[in-house]
Amino acid sequence: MTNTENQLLIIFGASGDLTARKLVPALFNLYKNGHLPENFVVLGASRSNLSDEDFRRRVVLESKYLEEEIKNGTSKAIQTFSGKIFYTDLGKEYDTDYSDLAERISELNSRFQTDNNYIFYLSTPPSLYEAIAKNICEQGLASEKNGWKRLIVEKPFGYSLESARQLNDGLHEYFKESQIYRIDHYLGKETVQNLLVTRFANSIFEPLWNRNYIHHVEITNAESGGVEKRGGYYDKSGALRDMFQNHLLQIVSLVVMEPPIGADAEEIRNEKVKALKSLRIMRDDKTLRENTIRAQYVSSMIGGKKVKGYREEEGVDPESTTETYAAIKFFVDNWRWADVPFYVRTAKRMPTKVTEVVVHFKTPHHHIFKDSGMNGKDNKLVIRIQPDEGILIKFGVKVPGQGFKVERANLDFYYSSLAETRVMEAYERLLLDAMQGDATLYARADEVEAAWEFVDPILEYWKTSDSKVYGYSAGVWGPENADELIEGLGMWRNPGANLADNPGFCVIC
Ligand SMILES: NC(=O)C1=CN([C@@H]2O[C@H](COP(=O)(O)OP(=O)(O)OC[C@H]3O[C@@H](n4cnc5c(N)ncnc54)[C@H](OP(=O)(O)O)[C@@H]3O)[C@@H](O)[C@H]2O)C=CC1
Ligand SMILES: O=C1O[C@H](COP(=O)(O)O)[C@@H](O)[C@H](O)[C@H]1O
Repeated sequence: MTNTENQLLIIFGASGDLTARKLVPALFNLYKNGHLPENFVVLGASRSNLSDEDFRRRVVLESKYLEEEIKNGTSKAIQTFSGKIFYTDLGKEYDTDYSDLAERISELNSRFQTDNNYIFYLSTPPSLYEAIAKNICEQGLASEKNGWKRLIVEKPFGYSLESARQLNDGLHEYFKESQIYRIDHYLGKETVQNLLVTRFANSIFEPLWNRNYIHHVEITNAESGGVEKRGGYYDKSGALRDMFQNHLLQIVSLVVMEPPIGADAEEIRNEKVKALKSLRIMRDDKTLRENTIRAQYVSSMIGGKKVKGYREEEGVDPESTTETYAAIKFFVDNWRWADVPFYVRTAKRMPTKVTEVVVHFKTPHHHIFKDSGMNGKDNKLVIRIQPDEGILIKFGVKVPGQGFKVERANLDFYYSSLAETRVMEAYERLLLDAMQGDATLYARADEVEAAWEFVDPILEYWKTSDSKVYGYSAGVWGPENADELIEGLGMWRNPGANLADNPGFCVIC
């Protein structure tokens, strides 16, 4: 059962990786679980010369990303679903006259009664987004006189503050802000959304959620994989643009924000923007040198097997200085967070894949059990975003017996222990929200710009010779000097041992 209105989804760049790997499997799951409206059609559009049948084979019937589904006996569902998929060839360029496309849309709209409700999904290189929006608009396809029209925009949303502003301005020429859905797949993750619930649906955390009780906040996003087949894209991007500017600052905004007055899209996003605007922007070289670290993984041996260094990856410049590791320390200039340091790091080729937020609480104001074995800084709240999604609270308990010996104990909640509710994959959740016109989990223009405002000076500083690029062996927790960033507070919380046989650390340039 669904309350989603009939609609037609048009994907630009449909011959690409994202469509086959994420979008179509997400749509299939929505279909299988009864979330698609009765009348729903997908029209793939790109330059490749494919027929409807070719496209169906590629993204559904012979797709390796639906292999399991096909094997598991859902083939009837697959066949029916594939009947909803169509393709149109745009010709040689995306910046062209879309009258043929408009005709195909109109024909499918009449045939399947999709009520003139259209979602346009931009899944091409971002340099084409504005031209595609313009050409859609020129055919009158952005007009909401008859049926609603929405535009989903894939990341990256700009490469800098200036380019993000240009892109926002460009898209606003053709679509209203309320029609634009900027995707950030981390917002589609249940555990990221759960940050809002943990904070604002409970009364036990929020009274402590401030500078009076919190000592520092640590956020880690580690991936065990390297750049895989995306070396060409990644080399022009780097960890700061690829993960920090968007996904991690979104998480930061949810940790930092004030309670919204309600749970609707504008109320939540207004608070997130305020949170992002309160991040203290680092402007001078000394501050940037002392509070930012970038590094690149170098070749190592793990279990006797050679793992490639970043510069040896396909599509990467052999002399590249692009960072695959970024660690940033910063402060939030507002009443709640004054003087509380935030430590955020993201990297590829770490020992394990993990994303977590760790809130470190302060020592009790008057610590009467000082000699008891607890150092007083052991109260932690760990929000595990992935894997083992859940929440861990670390606290002290008395060791039975005479005296007051204190031992560390855990209260540990695992999402997997909840009822059999199926957890939607991020793209499923986000697509369904856009289909229903809910933009809460999409980034607004001012949010994206506020995030770039914080990141831009770091990127500018990293272009200078004052900024070093360090090297870390693939399979270790980043460069050794990243520990200096968090010095005085112990180490980063590294959930897992280093993997490299001979962990090494160097200065690349
Ligand atoms: N793949 C992923 O995991 C992720 C992707 N994204 C973003 O989603 C979007 C699509 O990603 P993905 O599918 O991987 O990208 P692809 O490189 O696979 O490109 C998608 C399609 O765009 C067209 N295209 C590619 N390069 C050009 C070019 N230089 N000029 C014109 N058209 C081109 C091609 O179609 P044709 O030649 O047939 O027109 C291609 O099939 C990108 O913006 C990417 O940053 C975001 C997060 C993750
Ligand atoms: O957006 C991106 O995210 C992935 C990591 O996503 P996750 O859901 O697996 O944590 C990252 O590998 C990729 O480089 C980046 O573009």
